[in-house]
Formats: sequence, C-alpha cells, structure tokens
Amino acid sequence: MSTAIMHAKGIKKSFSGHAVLNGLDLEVKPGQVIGLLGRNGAGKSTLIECLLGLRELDAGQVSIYGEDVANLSEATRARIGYVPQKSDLFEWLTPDQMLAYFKALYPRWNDAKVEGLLERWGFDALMRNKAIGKLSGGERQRLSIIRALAHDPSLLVLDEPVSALDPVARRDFLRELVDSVIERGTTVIFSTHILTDLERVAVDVAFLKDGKIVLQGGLDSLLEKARLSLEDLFVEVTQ
Ligand SMILES: Nc1ncnc2c1ncn2[C@@H]1O[C@H](COP(=O)(O)OP(=O)(O)OP(=O)(O)O)[C@@H](O)[C@H]1O
Repeated sequence: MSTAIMHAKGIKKSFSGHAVLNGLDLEVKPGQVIGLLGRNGAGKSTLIECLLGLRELDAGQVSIYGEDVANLSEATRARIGYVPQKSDLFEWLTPDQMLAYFKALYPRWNDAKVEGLLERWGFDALMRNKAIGKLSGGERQRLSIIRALAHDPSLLVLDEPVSALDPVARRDFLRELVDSVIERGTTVIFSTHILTDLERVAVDVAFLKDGKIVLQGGLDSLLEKARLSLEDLFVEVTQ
C-alpha cells in the first residue's frame, strides 16, 4: 500500500479554553478522495485550516508530502489547492486581476482550464471586470473554485465548496470534480453537509466528533456494514 501524503498526529486546538480538536489523527493516501463529515461546529473548518498550516496548533504535528506544514516549501505549496468556506479577501480586485495575481505565483497555471471554467460558469466580460466584493455569494464561490483548480493541484482541499451554489452550478462543479480532478488522480479532502453530493464524489469518509476522527473508511463498506443510509449513519455516529 502506498504511503500517506498527509499525516496528522495528535492535533490539539482550543479556542478560549474550549477544545475543538483533541488529539486528532488522520492519514491521507495519494489519490484518496475523503469526505469530511461532522455536525455544525464539530471543527471541520478548524481541522482543514490546521491541516494546511493556516492555524497554529496547540499540540501535535501535520506533514504534507513529508514537510512540516508550519514550514512548507514553495514547491509543495504550489501542489496544493484550497477552497475556503468563505473568503473575504481580494474584494477590491476584479476576477481578472485576482486570477492574474495568482497566475504570477504559480508556475503550473493552466490558462486553458481557467478560460474554459470562466466561460462555463458564466463569467462574461462584465463580471470579469467587476469588483469581487460586488459579486454574489455563489459567483464568489465559483471564482474561488476556479482559482483553486487553476494550477492543477495534486492535493485539493475544499471546505463546503457547494454551500452557495445553485443546483445547476453544483452539478457542473461535481462533474468537473469527478471527471477531471479526481480522474487525474488528485487527492481530495472535501467537507460538505450535502450527503448526496458526497456519495457521488467521495470514496472514503471521515466523521469528526468530540475533536477526533471517530470513524473513517470506505463509504460503501461502512454503509454495508452498518446497513444504514449515509444520513442515518451520520446521525448515529455524530449524535
Ligand atoms: N477564530 C475562532 N475563535 C473562537 N472560536 C472559534 C474560532 N473558529 C472556530 N471557533 C469555534 O470552533 C468550533 C468549530 O468551528 P468550525 O468552524 O471549525 O466548525 P465546522 O465543523 O466547520 O462547522 P460548520 O459545519 O457549521 O461549518 C465552533 O464552536 C466555533 O465557534
């Protein structure tokens, strides 16, 4: 079996004395597509931020491609794509300006992919030249996804990427994810509350509760073993 590209060991993170992550362990193997599940406030966003080195840990370690996340090389950073749950950055830039800014940072920027997605996802000339702060929530989320996919990352981390998308945009995004991103062997960590989407995309699931991954495994085998729907399993595991 291939070795993990991401190791998290004993992660602890508290806010004002309240433990959100409490000695959490997680391993992610190359090409794995993991759905991260948990109730509101369970700590999914906090975990994702800790995994990417965006939050300082109280204890524990995380490594990605063998490097400590607190000290990632430029080359490793360039292999990661991240869609935050909500991004308020770059509001004063237009989509075209923001994408040009990121293009300059990434050696492997895929112009054809960016143009194709912009066109498919409704970014006409008017929208491409409007301040990001004036875009709708769903338009911003689409832009954030395009930015994260633009450099063909080998590890893609998505924090509730479809929460603001309408059903058409959601279906189109999932198709892109399955047919293009996952097909290429990209490793994906994907948090969502929309279980039907998760069943279409993720092969493995990890349930976060009480600051730890309490259940992780292949989605089909977990469902078969439990003889439950994913929704019922979610209720049972996270309650
Ligand atoms: N910067 C912060 N300061 C204080 N508390 C925080 C901070 N960020 C998160 N928390 C708290 O940590 C807990 C976990 O939050 P987090 O956003 O990680 O949960 P989540 O599982 O992503 O939730 P949701 O499904 O609602 O998006 C919550 O109780 C939240 O209030």
